[in-house]
Amino acid sequence: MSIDSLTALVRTIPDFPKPGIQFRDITTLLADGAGLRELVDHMAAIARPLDPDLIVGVEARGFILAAALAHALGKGFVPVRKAGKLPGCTVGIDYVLEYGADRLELHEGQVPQGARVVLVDDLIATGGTARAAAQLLREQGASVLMALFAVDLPDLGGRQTLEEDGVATASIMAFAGH
Ligand SMILES: O=P(O)(O)OC[C@H]1O[C@H](OP(=O)(O)OP(=O)(O)O)[C@H](O)[C@@H]1O
Ligand SMILES: Nc1ncnc2[nH]cnc12
Repeated sequence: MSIDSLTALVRTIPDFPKPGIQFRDITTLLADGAGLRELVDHMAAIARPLDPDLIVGVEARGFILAAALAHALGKGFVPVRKAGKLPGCTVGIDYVLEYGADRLELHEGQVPQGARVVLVDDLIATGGTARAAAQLLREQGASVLMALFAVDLPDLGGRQTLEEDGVATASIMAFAGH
């Protein structure tokens, strides 16, 4: 399956969750068995040579692809969650989103000092979420080998911001506009 065919499986819903946002909905791709496999295969081909210790995924949509990737590579999966969801002792960071503000948390000690991690999310828009997650991981002493996304919205500049922070990035698909 070509990247164009994969991209065609992503549905665009205008004005969700608020006017002016073109919501790139990956649930249509996830529901397609061949598409899901192809997407995870592409992500695995990028992440495998980096030989990460752990795959870290961001709530909620990031969990789906991060867990699939971790399984494909035979590595562990660690969740970064929105505030108040993790039951154990947490470390956290506040961040700003394209349409709101939030806080990300990680179970203390779950990403060991010196761990080599690949950070995964379904989509990068402004990059606020991924930047915050990468900063949180670095504060734990982890090395963020790459931030890997299924979808990039390049016009919002998120990947560029991450790269300026010294975080390598990759994405499988890209959509122009918001
Ligand atoms: O690059 P940014 O501007 O930070 O936006 C990207 C983030 O926004 C979406 O998550 P959202 O916070 O909507 O949460 P969800 O995955 O729980 O739906 C998406 O899954 C990314 O995590
Ligand atoms: N345009 C968009 N589509 C889907 N998820 C998003 N998260 C932030 N911006 C988004």
